Amino acid sequence: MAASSELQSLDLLISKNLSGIELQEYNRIHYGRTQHNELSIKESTQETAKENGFEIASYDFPTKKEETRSPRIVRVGVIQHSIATSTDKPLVEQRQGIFEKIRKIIEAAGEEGVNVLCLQEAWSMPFAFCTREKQPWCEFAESAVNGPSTQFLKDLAIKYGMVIVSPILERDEIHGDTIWNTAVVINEVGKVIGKHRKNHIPRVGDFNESTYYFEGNTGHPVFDTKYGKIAINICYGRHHPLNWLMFGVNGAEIVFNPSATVAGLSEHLWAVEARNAAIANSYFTFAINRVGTESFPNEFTSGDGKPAHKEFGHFYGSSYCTAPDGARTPSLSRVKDGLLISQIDLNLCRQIKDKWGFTMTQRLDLYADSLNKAVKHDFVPQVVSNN
Ligand SMILES: NC(=O)NCCC(=O)O
Repeated sequence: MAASSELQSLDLLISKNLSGIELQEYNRIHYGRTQHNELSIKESTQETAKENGFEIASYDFPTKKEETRSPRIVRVGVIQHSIATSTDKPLVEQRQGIFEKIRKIIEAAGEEGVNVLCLQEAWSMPFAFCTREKQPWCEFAESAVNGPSTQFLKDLAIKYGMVIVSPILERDEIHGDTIWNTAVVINEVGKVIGKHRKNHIPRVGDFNESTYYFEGNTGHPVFDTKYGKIAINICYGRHHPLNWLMFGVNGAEIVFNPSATVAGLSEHLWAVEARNAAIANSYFTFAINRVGTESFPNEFTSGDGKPAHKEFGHFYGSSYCTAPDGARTPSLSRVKDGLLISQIDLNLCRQIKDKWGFTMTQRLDLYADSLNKAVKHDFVPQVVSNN
């Protein structure tokens, strides 16, 4: 058996080892459909992917035609990637290296007609928060409006008429140079239409992010774009069902989950959480994780008894998409950069709401009332005594 950082993907393992009716049954039960409905990818794009060492996969989610509404077909892309240079290189060189590798993948997305694209959490830097060092890592923080990442992506958004979601380390110069973990939404004409700041900050393992930024102050915004109502639940927020819920309450049709998480910690949760959110909230979800093992110049510890180390662990990629009916794509690779494209019809969100009635039956009033009580300092849990 391959070691954790070598196994390509669970999906590949299954498809290689099952066949015929067994594979069909596996697909039906696990993925929610017997076929993956792969879409063809232009030869030139496949060539680009091969030359630049990234995977590309594209899937369709065929949806029933309605009598009174036209289909709202959208191509959604997500990118997972490793860093481009070692973390002891000058910071600008590190960032530029990432820009150059990402440019190729975004161009491939553009060539394949992607309308909305989301990158991984803190995509333009190594995930250095494990170190707890302020220098040089805080210097990666940049303006959401006109920092280097936004400037770089604006041009590509305009070139391909694409909405791009760019999760970065944000520097808010107006409010005391504070730092945030932020997703910036750039529209198809290159305008920043808004941003969302990560609501839930991890305090687990080497994820020492609370040294750098606080819980976000932007609520649960849904961005009404040309290609649908989109929202972003950044990484650790995926463990919080109410965080997912609120994006749904605000009308999201697509929720991205740009992440950075490692094999030892969360891999057994990965396929569950974003998928469950799609089902519970009748919207599409896209879970995106970075790839590779990042090593830092100085040793660090995280108060968990592990010896001092320089490596974060294996970021296992495995980005995937789930539809509101719970059907999902196979994952991208655990070890390779990749572009995942899903062709979706946003009408499916309402079709599933009508079928299952999850939004109609969710009893927000009941929970609002109970939660209101639970947050009071003199709250008494509703427990019925056995005596
Ligand atoms: N980036 C981040 O929030 N990671 C936390 C670990 C996890 O949620 O799996």
